[in-house]
Amino acid sequence: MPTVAGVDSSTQSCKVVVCDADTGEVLHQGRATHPEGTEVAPEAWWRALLEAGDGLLAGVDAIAVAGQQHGLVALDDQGEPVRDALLWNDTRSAGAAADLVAELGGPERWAKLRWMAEHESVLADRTASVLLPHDWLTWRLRGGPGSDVEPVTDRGDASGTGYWSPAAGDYRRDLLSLAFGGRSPALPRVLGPYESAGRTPWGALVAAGTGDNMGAALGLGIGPGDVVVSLGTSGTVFAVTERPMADPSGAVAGFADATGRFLPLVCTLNAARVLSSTARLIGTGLGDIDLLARTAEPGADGLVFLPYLGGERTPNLPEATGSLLGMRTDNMRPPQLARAAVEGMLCNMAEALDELRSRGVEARRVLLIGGAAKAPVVGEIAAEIFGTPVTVPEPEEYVALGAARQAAWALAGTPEPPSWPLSGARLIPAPADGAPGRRVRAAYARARASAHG
Ligand SMILES: Nc1ncnc2c1ncn2[C@@H]1O[C@H](COP(=O)(O)OP(=O)(O)O)[C@@H](O)[C@H]1O
Ligand SMILES: O=C(CO)[C@@H](O)[C@H](O)COP(=O)(O)O
Repeated sequence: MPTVAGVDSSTQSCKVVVCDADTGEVLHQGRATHPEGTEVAPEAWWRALLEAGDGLLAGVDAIAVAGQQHGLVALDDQGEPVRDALLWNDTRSAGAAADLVAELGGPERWAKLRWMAEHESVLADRTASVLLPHDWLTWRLRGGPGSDVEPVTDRGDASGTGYWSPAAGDYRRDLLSLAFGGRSPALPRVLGPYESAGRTPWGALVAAGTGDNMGAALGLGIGPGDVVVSLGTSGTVFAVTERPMADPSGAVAGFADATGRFLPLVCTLNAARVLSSTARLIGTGLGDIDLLARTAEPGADGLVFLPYLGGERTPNLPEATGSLLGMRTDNMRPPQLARAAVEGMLCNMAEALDELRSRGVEARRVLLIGGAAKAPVVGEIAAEIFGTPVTVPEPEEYVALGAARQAAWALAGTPEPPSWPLSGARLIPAPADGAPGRRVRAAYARARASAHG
């Protein structure tokens, strides 16, 4: 039986799954944490991958890495990082993003290069090549610095750079050079969906890998009418479409997916950590957030939590902080606070879902995944606030599963990925009376307008 490994190198941790290549059955899993912060030494991701995959990777026939998107890995001419990687949630480049919008008429993701060119020009001069986190790990798996292997990427993760066009299927080196002060670093070759990147030193085939959201889409096997709401460190809402989407407002990123199609996506900076920070504030565990939130009524007796704890990307409020509004002596209690945190996180996601829908993406089925979806109450409140039925697939590492499925696809070399059935799912109907959910959203919108205009 051939086996394949999928790696999810995400913001907070690295997860590894080993699957039966034919059926997708998960045979083994491992996990290791990443350092905190919005700058990370790429070597820390490698150490976490080795720890999470300890004893699991040696025998697999193929492997692929899905990674957090948009991280800037700048390498010198020896292949060594010139600085720690700047991550997707580092808001220092917000000013650079605004400048690029003004210069180019469209918001884009390559602002980290501009930030580096302006603030660290000596390091920018030393930068010979630029990779994304998953590209760097894929390269490392094949030998990395000191070897003669060529770095590669895939169209999904490349589409999050801003200098690779999903519509044209090619790099925009003019935009790269414009963002990077006229410099033109080398870029990884973009592989096709089931193309092989080469082999590990121990002989496993290495697939192209992809961005974590593209990985989740492949792991879930979503189709037309499906919209995924992922509640990890980031909150993302995305769908797979046959045609590329371009949104000049910048709210919806017109990414490519890992199968040759497209992945319009809205990203927020604040999801699962809203709940873990609230648990810390109350002085309780994550499990208690679930119990507490259940004991409060919809609307948390008037308490409204604006969840912009890490600044925010959608809505575009990079300097924002979180706020708690509507506090009174009778609602300053743990159940109301827990409920307001869950509602605030989900109202932010509901606004992201609206952004996608307003551009013609149909949401016949909403699937809820990511760390915070493990709390059962989150699915129930999501159905209220989204006003739609919500499907919560059995908790699995869908990003890592998607990477494993890509590895199985590259191993098979067939035009379509192997069909891996989705394990069970909980279907939560929309409540018969939608009024409470609508009231929660209206109170949230009023609070946002009063705090942020
Ligand atoms: N049962 C739970 N209830 C609520 N949040 C949870 C639960 N289990 C894990 N989480 C949260 O999920 C987050 C990790 O989710 P994950 O999707 O793995 O994130 P990432 O992919 O960004 O690293 C952590 O912030 C953790 O606190
Ligand atoms: O920036 C984006 C998507 O555009 C984020 O979704 C990152 O890809 C990080 O994902 P998680 O680690 O939170 O899953």
